[in-house]
Amino acid sequence: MGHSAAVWDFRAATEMTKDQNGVSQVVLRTPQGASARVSLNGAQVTSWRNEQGEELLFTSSKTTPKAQKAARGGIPICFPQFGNCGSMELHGFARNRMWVIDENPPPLPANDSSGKSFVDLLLKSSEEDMKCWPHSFEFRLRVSLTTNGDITLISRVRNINGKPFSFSFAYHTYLLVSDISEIRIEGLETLDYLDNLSQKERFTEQGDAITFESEVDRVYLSSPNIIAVLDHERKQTYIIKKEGLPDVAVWNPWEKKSKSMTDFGDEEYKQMLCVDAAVIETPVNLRPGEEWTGRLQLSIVPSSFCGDRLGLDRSVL
Ligand SMILES: O=P(O)(O)OC[C@H]1O[C@H](O)[C@H](O)[C@@H](O)[C@@H]1O
Repeated sequence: MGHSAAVWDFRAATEMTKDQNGVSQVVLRTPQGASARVSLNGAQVTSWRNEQGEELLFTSSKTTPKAQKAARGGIPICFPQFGNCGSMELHGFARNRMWVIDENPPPLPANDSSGKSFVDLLLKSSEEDMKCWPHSFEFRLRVSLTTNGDITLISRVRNINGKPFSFSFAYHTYLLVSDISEIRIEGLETLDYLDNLSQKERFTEQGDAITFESEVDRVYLSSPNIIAVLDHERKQTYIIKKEGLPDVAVWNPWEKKSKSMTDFGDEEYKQMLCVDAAVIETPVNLRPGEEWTGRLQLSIVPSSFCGDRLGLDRSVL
């Protein structure tokens, strides 16, 4: 018999520690042994493990995370800009800032608050950031683990400015895979995408599931709210469910680019794939007092039953 939410103290399953660089991090655990780590540096999820203790997110062995520099791996938050689509530093400043624990977050819908181990983090506009992005905001992130080990990230961005502002956003999710050439993404076929390797030119994906045999850096547009990443060798499938996040960025640097990145091993591209739930093509526009919510849920299931599950879930989402 498993533990029920009624007898499991979820708050007690949330522990504050320091990582090897002395940065505070929050460890979330489920009664069955799944866990996640969230660094206050960038509010970055740096680890997500299943009930067997196996890591499910990629982190480079060469990364040296420090203040003002996100780790190469996990789930960095790209805000208020994705990539280089504006004038800011690549992927915006949020991933490079120290966030604080949000002791008193405004309530979330019941579905997002019960029966889970979770943490709430907060980033507010600083004077320094106002110089490059002159807008007052509050960014609240809840990271939670459900009893069955799914990880959920809920971002809420509120405009506390007198004027409207717009932003792009991504959960830059580094999935850990057995071998990139064995990976298939389902859910993006037939969609239009912008190709960052061809000056953001627009193409249409042809027919089949997406596979990998060279560098890929694309933004798929207006995608379904459920995507599957099938790892043939591990016989496991990541299910990515998203809300408020119409686009999906897909990135693998492949051999040549890997060699040019100082915080990434030459061969590590074989073990990772970024599949980012995002808002990129049409930025979010918030009027004063308005709030935007973007929700990501990651699960891992045996590949054998994912086809049916996908079909089912797609019809409800
Ligand atoms: O090196 P980073 O700033 O973490 O960005 C890593 C990658 O992120 C995204 O996927 C972009 O589309 C890529 O162009 C970029 O190279």
